[in-house]
Amino acid sequence: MDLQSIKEPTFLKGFSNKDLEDLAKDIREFLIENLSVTGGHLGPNLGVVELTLVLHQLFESPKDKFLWDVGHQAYVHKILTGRADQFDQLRQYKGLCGFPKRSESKHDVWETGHSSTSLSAAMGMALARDIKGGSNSVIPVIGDGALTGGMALEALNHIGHEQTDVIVVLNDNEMSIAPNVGALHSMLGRMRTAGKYQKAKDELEMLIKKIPAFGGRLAATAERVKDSLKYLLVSGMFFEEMGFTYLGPVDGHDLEDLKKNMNYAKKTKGPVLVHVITKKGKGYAPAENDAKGTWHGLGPYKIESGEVVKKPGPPSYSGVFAETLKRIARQDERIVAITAAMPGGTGLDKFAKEFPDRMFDVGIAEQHATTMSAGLATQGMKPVFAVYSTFLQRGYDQLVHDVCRQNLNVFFAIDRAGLVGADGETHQGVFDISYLRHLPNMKILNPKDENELQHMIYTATCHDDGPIAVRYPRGGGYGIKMDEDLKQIPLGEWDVLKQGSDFTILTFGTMIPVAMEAAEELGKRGIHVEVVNARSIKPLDQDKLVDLAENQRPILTLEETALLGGFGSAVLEFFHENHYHSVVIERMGIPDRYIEHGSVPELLEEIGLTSQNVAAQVEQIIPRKRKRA
Ligand SMILES: Cc1ncc(C[n+]2csc(CCOP(=O)(O)OP(=O)(O)O)c2C)c(N)n1
Ligand SMILES: CC(=O)[C@@H](O)[C@H](O)COP(=O)(O)O
Ligand SMILES: [Mg+2]
Repeated sequence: MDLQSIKEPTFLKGFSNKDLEDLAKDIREFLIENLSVTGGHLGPNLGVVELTLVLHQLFESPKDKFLWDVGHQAYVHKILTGRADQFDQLRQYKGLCGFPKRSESKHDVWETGHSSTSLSAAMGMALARDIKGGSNSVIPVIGDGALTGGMALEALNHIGHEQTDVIVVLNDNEMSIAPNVGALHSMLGRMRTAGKYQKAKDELEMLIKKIPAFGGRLAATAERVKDSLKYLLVSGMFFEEMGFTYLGPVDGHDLEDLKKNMNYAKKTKGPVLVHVITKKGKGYAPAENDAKGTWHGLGPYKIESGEVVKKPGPPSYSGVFAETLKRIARQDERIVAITAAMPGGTGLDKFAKEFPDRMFDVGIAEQHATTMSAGLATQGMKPVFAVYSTFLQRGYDQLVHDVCRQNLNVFFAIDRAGLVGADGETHQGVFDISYLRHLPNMKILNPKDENELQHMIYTATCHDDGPIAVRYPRGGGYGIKMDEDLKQIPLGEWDVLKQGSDFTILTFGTMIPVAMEAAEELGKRGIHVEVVNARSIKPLDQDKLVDLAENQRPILTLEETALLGGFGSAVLEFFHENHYHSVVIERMGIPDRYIEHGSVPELLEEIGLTSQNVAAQVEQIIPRKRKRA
């Protein structure tokens, strides 16, 4: 079938199972072909082809509302809702978003990217429906990994309590990005193997109906038998106990089984949970046999061999973090590493190979990870929570209430700090300075390159005066020589990279090359610019700032982070609090809006964080300075 001819999913109503099987084949081929060029989340989407087809055949989107948890598995949904022709631009600048996007389609009723939000949003939509007297179905599709996220359990608890009509589809493929973890995962495993509780329950009810009732006694006995059958067949019927009708396990690649159970769910009053068993990567051997999570989300690959097209380059910041932490942990037994379901992305899978008893993957549970780290610190351990900047947002109150307020020695290794590119607005790591800087006791460091990173990691593990965060970007460093010996980087001390008597740029991390290039260009125009590596975000280098103010030096702060509450704000606050009201200072950074997907260079260009713009900004400021002089 020509997938690009699809405009709306209504065509599915007339499809037989054979038609659906043929279409599933076409969709898989389309995904494998297209993503071999663009990259993307291939494994999750290959696993939900039949499920998505059945949902769109049996229900009527957007009247019936599909919510895709995390949303990385919504490509099939996007194909069936008229967007196949945009897949050549998947996750590219101004192209198709890799997650549901309400501005893209009326069928994308809920935007995701961060895990475990679908059940709460679904409950909100269902309550609104009930208040307005509607009758549509609300169907969140949540993975077994996303179910380990605390807010999913909060929502289950509330939905079960209210007995609201919600059809939760649990897409259980036993994988998070890496193999899934946790007691819930083990319980689901028991459910997967427990066989057809539903079938047995139906047959028992049929039997009861056939025997003329001897008063209520038989029915009551039968009810007890049914309940004991329930416990017998499916250990811990967690969902039933939570007030849901549990249907499953359902073969998520068997159209008939899917249809039977989804139709049953449609007719069932109250909350229903359909436990669907799928295979992540289904239909493409390299992705099906993916034990590590390589095919969860990846760049371009060679279809025939399954070989991922690796761009040669310097070691990743995540790799330098992991290697340095291993080196330190060999000498320092206090070190315990924690990840929230991102062992591969953070590099902690490498740490765990050498220290299996000192690395904990808590599942998608950043709140728990943060407070567990605080608990570890109270006992003299040195917890290192490696977490993406954007995902640490989940642990904000735990940062405030448990870690910083008690001034506990937790080291936050903040990966993917700054723009991440293709994952777009839900994943840009641009808010962590704003959400950390105002917390008393928190310290924040940002290296200029991979060599300074290793020293900052060492500094953070030695720091024993409360919480400390070291933030570093996604991807590779510069391939520079790494110092043999590790040393501590003094907090509150900046590093002058380039002298200059006319102007000062205060910057850090990924913006340093941009500043240096601008300074070089300005030098040719007779403007001598000092470039400072402001690598200690908190505390600031107050001596340097006083010196700049006392000498009336015009300043530009430059950061790949949100301007509001960012590094530049900190410098402004310092001058204001110390009554330096005549300093000429401008800030450049991420403006007050969400930055969508695209390559990082394209996004920097769009925002104006380029050496040309920096030079132009400096030239605009200089005359103001002269006027004031
Ligand atoms: C709050 C949060 N933490 C971490 C992630 C990173 N992440 C993206 S997908 C994923 C695994 C999701 O597993 P599951 O829900 O089972 O979906 P599957 O990929 O198996 O279909 C994780 C941990 C995230 N998106 N959001
Ligand atoms: C969907 C999701 O949240 C993760 O798969 C994320 O896309 C991983 O990001 P990296 O590719 O930067 O590890
Ligand atoms: Mg999964």
